[in-house]
Amino acid sequence: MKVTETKLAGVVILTPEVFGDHRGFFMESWSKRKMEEAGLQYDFVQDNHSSSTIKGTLRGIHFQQGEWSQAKLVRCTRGAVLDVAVDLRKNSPTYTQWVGVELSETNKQQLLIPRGFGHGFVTLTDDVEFMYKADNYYAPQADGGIRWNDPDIGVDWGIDDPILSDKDTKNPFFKEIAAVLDF
Ligand SMILES: Cc1cn([C@H]2C[C@H](O)[C@@H](COP(=O)(O)OP(=O)(O)O[C@H]3O[C@@H](C)C(=O)[C@@H](O)[C@H]3O)O2)c(=O)[nH]c1=O
Repeated sequence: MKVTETKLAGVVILTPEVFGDHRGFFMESWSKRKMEEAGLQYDFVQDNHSSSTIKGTLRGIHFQQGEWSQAKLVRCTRGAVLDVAVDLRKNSPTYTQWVGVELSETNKQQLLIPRGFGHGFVTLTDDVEFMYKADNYYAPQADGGIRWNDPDIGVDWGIDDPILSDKDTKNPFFKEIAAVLDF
């Protein structure tokens, strides 16, 4: 497993070793031991799986607040996405900065996003399957979001009119909630 740093401390790209043969391929999609050998200590408790039918579907920018904050290990098992992490850690030198990484069934890369980040993705193909681990359980009362096209965050999604959930069309803008975010 190769670990590649990004400009946001703690956000890393994991590239697994893939064993291909005449049948297809095999890879370890998650190894607690290999992660720990790489200095990445996470205790994941929930696996999630979503499907997005149409290219240009955007889910984000999401987080869970406070004690319900979640680290996530995310991957795309069908199609391709642009996956985005936004640094919401108030004391971070990269506070409000974002990184975007293409994850696909072809590159098989995973993005590790620690607690204290907003997360979202836009699908680059039809029929996307997206799977991820989280180190804290879903807590609807702590569910939060930032408007996908927030001008103060400025994520370049590469698309102007994504397909969104009703909830994501109404997420607050960053400046409305920045003071009360407690990461
Ligand atoms: C996230 C989540 C949702 N749900 C339910 C709530 C709702 O009825 C339905 C769909 O939820 P959402 O619309 O929030 O799903 P979605 O927009 O896919 O939300 C996800 O987006 C990505 C970007 C993330 O980072 C995730 O943490 C999560 O926020 O699933 C759970 O039961 N458990 C969960 O962990």
